[in-house]
Amino acid sequence: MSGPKPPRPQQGRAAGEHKSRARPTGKGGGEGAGGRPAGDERPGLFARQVAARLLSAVVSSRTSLDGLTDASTGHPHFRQLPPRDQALVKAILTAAFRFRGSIEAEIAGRLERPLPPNAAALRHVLHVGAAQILCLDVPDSAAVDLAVASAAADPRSARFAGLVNAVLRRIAREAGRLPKAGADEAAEAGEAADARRDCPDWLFKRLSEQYGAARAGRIAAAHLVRAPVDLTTKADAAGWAARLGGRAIGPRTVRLGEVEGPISALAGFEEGAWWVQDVAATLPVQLFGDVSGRRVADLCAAPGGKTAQLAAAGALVTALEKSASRMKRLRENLDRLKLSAETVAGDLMDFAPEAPFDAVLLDAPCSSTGTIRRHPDVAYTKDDAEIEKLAALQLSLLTKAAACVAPGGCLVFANCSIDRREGEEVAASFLAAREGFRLEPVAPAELPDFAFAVSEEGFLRTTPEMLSGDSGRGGGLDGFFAARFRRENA
Ligand SMILES: C[S@@+](CC[C@H](N)C(=O)[O-])C[C@H]1O[C@@H](n2cnc3c(N)ncnc32)[C@H](O)[C@@H]1O
Repeated sequence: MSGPKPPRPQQGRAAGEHKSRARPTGKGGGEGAGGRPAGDERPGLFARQVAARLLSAVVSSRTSLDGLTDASTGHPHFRQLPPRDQALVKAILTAAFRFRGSIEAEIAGRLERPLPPNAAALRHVLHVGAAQILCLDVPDSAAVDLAVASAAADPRSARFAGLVNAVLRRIAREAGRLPKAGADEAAEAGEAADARRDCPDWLFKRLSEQYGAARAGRIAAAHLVRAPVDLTTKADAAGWAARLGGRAIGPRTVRLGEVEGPISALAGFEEGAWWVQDVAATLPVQLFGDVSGRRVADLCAAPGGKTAQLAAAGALVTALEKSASRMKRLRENLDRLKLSAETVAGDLMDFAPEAPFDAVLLDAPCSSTGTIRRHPDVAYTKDDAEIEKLAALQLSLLTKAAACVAPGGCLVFANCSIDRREGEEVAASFLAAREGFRLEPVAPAELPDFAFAVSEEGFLRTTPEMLSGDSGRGGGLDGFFAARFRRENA
């Protein structure tokens, strides 16, 4: 990174810089009453401390950021924050993971000697501070001062408060902003030199082996581009696109640019006219063709994007989900959308339907590496071993799902991983082991807007650099895989 730092608009007061909190009473170990950090209570400090703590939980315990920041089941410190600070913490951590390699390089370049391996707490404080300086519209002075205060309040890093001050001030003075202008175009052109730095080695190695180095570079570059908001409409995508100021993609999707404020405030939310779903995630259900009046099982269903698609298309849907909290969300989503499905809370491995289904969808749990644009922490919570485990689980679930398909019926296996081990290889293992099913290849003409995503074998395979650069600000699509099988007639 080089060149002078360009000017940018700054808020008069940083998000999260507001006064409100009572001083915690606990002492020692940097913890206050209720486990909250003790000491300095200046506005915005607790939010930065929570950000550093969550960053630590993702990196050292491989906990997903989504789980840690869930409004009802997330980390207790996160849930203590007011909504504005919660949004700030999410923005800091999204930037910190999306640009983790670049941020590390900026910090390392300003240290006289590398940080010792046991300086994890200090490293997290530096990353949280640098992410604000390099990526967010938080005033540099606030980012630096609050990082210094975070370091000073923690016995593990207190003696390095001066170092935090010096390093972050230099970054604020010298470094260029992230992302670099035109990141979306860079993804399209494969100008991925910096992107390589922000892609962990394990992931880049797998991508290079599976897609070749050039495409791996384009995928890594696409990971640095913020994903747009895609809505799936029940009907009239063109009309909703006009009304919401977006554009229609495919038969049902509206792609929006910048969304100010909560999604729930947009026209059509209350009346249940649409739901949020990446356009790539809408493709597996389209592989069933006309489902009107057919009995369809959605076997890993929550939060229900594909259940909603099937129900909106007139299918008689049975939605199965193992997680009680996620099933609750699915039911709430269907209620809002005024769509109906039979919902079954339970484990697929124990599922014993009274009669087999005309069509079965298995949208299996996976590494989610196709969603790194939206969830950049995924690149740091997954690894080779986890992918192997997930692939084995997917094959078991697929074998069980196959038993729910009626003779002559259709089975679609899908997931949002870009790793072939969880996609093409699971499909091949299934076909090799399970008699009575054949691959029913997808024909490009079936998905006219996405013919480029149909592989030679007839699988659906999207990766995030596809469609990049096609919308003003952040195009692309999530990585997805789907295979369609047909059960032979008995
Ligand atoms: C990729 S998500 C499904 C997304 C969903 N199809 C949609 O479009 O909104 C996978 C889901 O499978 C659920 N799940 C995982 N293992 C399961 C099992 N053995 N039985 C039933 N559901 C399971 C997870 O709780 C998770 O909600």
